[in-house]
Parts: sequence; C-alpha cells; structure tokens
Amino acid sequence: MSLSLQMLGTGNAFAKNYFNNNGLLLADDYTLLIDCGITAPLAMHTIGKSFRDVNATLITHIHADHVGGLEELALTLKHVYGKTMKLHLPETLVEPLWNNTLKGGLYQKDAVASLTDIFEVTPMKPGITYKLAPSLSLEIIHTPHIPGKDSYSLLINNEIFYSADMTFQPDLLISLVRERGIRMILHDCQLGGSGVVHTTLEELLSLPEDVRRLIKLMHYSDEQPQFVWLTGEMEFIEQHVIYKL
Ligand SMILES: Nc1ccn([C@@H]2O[C@@H]3COP(=O)(O)O[C@H]3[C@H]2O)c(=O)n1
Ligand SMILES: [Zn+2]
Ligand SMILES: [Zn+2]
Repeated sequence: MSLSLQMLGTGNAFAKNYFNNNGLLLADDYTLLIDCGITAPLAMHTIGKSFRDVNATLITHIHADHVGGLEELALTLKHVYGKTMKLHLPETLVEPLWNNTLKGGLYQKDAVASLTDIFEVTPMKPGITYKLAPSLSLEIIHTPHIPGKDSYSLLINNEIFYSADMTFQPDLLISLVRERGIRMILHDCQLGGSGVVHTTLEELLSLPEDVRRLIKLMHYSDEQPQFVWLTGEMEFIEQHVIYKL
C-alpha cells in the first residue's frame, strides 16, 4: 500500500508566491483532491495534471481558496470531457456550497438546478469512517474556524490528521496523538499576528514535544522563507513535492 501527498499549493488565502492550500492525496492508483481553490486549475496545469486524473474531490469548508476552482473543474469536465466529478463533502456544506457559492456560475435552466445535477455528491457526517478506495479511508472532524462557518479537518486512514483552516485546538491535537495514536499532523500555520481564525506558529510551538515533532506546516504566507529556521521540529511542506506519508 502506498500513500503520498502532493500539495497543489501551500499558500494562505492571500499568498502570491504559493498556490492555494489544496492537495492531491495519492493512495495507490486512486487520487483524491483535497479542496479546489481559485488557483487549483492553474496549479494542476503547472504540474502537468488534469482534473480527469482525479477520482474524487473533497471540500473542507467554503472559502474561495478551498472551493473557488470548482466552477472551472465542473464546467471543463462536463463540457470538454463529458464527465462528472465525485464530490465528498460534509453534509452541512451541501446547501451553502450550491446556494452561496456555485449557483451563480453553474445554474442552467432545466439542466443544472442543484449541486447533484453537476457533481456526484456524497454527503459526509463526522465520526463515520468512509472507505474511498481500498487503501484510503477518511473521517471528518468539525473544527472551529470562522464563527457561523462550518469547517472540517480530516483523519486519513485513522493515522494522519490534515487540518482544515482552524483555530488552535491543543486538546484535540494532544488527544489525537496520545489517545488515537496519530503519527502525522499536517497543520495550517499563520506565521505572524494573533490567531483569530487560524492557528499561529507561536501556538504550535507551545505544544508538547511529542506532538510538535509530528507536525508539518502548510497554508502559510509569502513570508515563509524568513521563518524556515524558526519552527523547531516542525517543517514546512512545499508545494508540488510528492511526500510519502
Ligand atoms: N474574520 C475573518 C475572516 C477572514 N479572514 C481572512 O480571510 C481569509 C479567508 O480565507 P482563509 O484561508 O480562511 O483565511 C482567512 C483570513 O486570512 C480574517 O482574517 N478574519
Ligand atoms: Zn484557507
Ligand atoms: Zn478558511
């Protein structure tokens, strides 16, 4: 069994030197796209891949750096290739993703009037393990981000935590490591300022050593090069590099 991760981008919502924090999870011959932000179509083109190479897309929450590329994805698949993308997403996001984000661009009278008319939708619930492929299972965990906006982190194969955008949750991270035996944490990381809607580097550095050493940093700003030596045991993951998980 082989599990790898290739980030299409590792930047935060406003980064200009990095694409949006979206990833390709490669489980043997199955590919899951985790989030599809504004820059995802260009990032796919840059690494020489097509959305046709993706078996399914998963959405963590509704911000443009995580869903802004879905209109292009759906339209090219449908009108250029005659295909439909499988879309896995938390059940609470199904209605707002259509009504608040995609309807404006994708609605077509008598043809496309809901998310299920243009995607093959699987709504997900927290606490349930979904088998997406022989070597890939996923659980979603509701994690805080913006008041009133649902956001969901991922537990991959019950051993890797992939954070959505989230505020600092030390108790969750510690219990995932010490009680659930998680062996890797991919975490969003705000390099400066206070963590109002994201987790800051300073907060992650305050975690106990046994948790810190499992953390890889993503969703960072263009200031990242100035922080390379300031992250302790935690390393930045880089976009487009394929990491064996
Ligand atoms: N209350 C908020 C809401 C949003 N934001 C910024 O907008 C970005 C949207 O994408 P993100 O990746 O969640 O990061 C958010 C903040 O930078 C913010 O800083 N404060
Ligand atoms: Zn984001
Ligand atoms: Zn966000």
